[in-house]
Amino acid sequence: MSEVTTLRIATRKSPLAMWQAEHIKARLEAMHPGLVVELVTFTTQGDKILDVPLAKIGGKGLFVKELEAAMLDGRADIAVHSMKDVPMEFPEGLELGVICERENPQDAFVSNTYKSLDELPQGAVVGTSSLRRQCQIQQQRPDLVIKSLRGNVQTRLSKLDAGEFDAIILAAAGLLRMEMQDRLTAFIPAEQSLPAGGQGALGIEWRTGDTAVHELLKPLHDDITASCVLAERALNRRLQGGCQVPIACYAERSEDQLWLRGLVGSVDGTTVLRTENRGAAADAETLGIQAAEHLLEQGAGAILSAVYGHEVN
Ligand SMILES: NCc1[nH]cc(CCC(=O)O)c1CC(=O)O
Repeated sequence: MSEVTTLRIATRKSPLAMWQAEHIKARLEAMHPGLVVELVTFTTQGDKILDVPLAKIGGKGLFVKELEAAMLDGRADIAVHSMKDVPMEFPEGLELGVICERENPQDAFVSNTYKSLDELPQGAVVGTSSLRRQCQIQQQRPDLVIKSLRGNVQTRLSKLDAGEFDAIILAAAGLLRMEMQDRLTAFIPAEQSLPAGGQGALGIEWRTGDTAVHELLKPLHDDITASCVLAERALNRRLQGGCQVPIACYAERSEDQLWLRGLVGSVDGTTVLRTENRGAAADAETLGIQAAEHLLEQGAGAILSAVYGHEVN
């Protein structure tokens, strides 16, 4: 095995992205004495365009393009991603095959006044820029007013604190990773807000064929999380979805069995299609595709076409 002495991680500058890169750096350095891991920071398109809902700027890949360019031309060796933000296809020359153990995958309810979604008064204002969260909240509480909320986790919390919203919804994983659990008012159960595919899991991308780097990363791989995320991403891919569409999916694994739940809904929550599928973890990808097919049979294509502006079948 060729010796790698320095490994460079390409990362965005947001506090969560930095935390995630630092976390992987610490784990790699602990596992491989003598290895030096450096962070190379970037401001991506997604970080620059803050005033437009993500769904309108074609969210997919907006946060990863610059990082991928840096890996391809050798300015960096790996990138650490939140799996829910990672596009389905990788550019020629890059691959992702290491998925780390999942943090809590649930959505979090955050409010300075109310204890839970159910406690919100009629007409309360909830901040989220996720169509998936909007759809599920509106189905249960059509009276709530959803207002767009962009920016990194700290920005979103400061907008809540400034009184712009009665409550906001965030991924629990982001708050937990940054040790802001005191801001987490309540976990929202999957029955109330099914998470996005990949939520709470980190993945690592590197140059195809860079076997020395891959060897260093391998011990970080978690097979249980990987099988769950594989099923979720297969569902998303079949529905041509990314993070910024009203699609939710969440797989849980017990022994060698997967239980996958999926959902597609209209943004206003008036139509919400659900499915679930169970089977062997070894068939994760098939389970995801079958669940997607089942949603399409129920009419998911028409809902998604309206969001994407092109046909899904
Ligand atoms: N879309 C942004 C994003 N990407 C990953 C996380 C949280 C961490 C994770 O899911 O791994 C967040 C923040 C949020 O949705 O509140």
